[in-house]
Amino acid sequence: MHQVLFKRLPGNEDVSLPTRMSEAAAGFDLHAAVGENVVLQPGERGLIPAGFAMAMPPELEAQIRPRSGLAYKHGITCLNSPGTIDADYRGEVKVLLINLGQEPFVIARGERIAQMVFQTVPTISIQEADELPETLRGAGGFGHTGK
Ligand SMILES: O=c1ccn([C@H]2C[C@H](O)[C@@H](COP(=O)(O)OP(=O)(O)OP(=O)(O)O)O2)c(=O)[nH]1
Ligand SMILES: [Mg+2]
Repeated sequence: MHQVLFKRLPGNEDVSLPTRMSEAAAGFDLHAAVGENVVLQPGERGLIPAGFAMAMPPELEAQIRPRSGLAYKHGITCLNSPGTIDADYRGEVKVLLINLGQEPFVIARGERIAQMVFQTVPTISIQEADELPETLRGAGGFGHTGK
């Protein structure tokens, strides 16, 4: 079990903290902490505040991912998907949305706009090397095995 702290930011007492919509949901839905309605025109992007800051142990990261319903029905997705929340970030969590649909999309206060999924981060030690271990694949990539 990993403990994660959510701190509601001032003025957002009425906005829900990240919410799991079913018992075993992987994602915690994020709610828009916008004042007035925000309208994203087709092709427009917007940085939408989620109304809280968080702290999690260093072995975790949080990913901000689109909601499939908004993507399918309205073309709303996260431009930087998946967004990365670093364990040492203490600012407000924000969601970078883009409207890839054909119609303006209205975001109302409290609406669920994206979801946050937690992942463990492996401990990595970096070492520079002159040679790398050989493999069968070698430098082949970008479709070199065929379609
Ligand atoms: O969708 C996102 C992505 C990032 N962040 C916050 C948390 C994250 O820890 C920080 C930095 O994000 P990232 O490393 O993706 O952005 P950067 O452009 O590399 O900024 P920095 O130089 O601050 O790391 O911004 C969000 O609130 N939402
Ligand atoms: Mg960064």
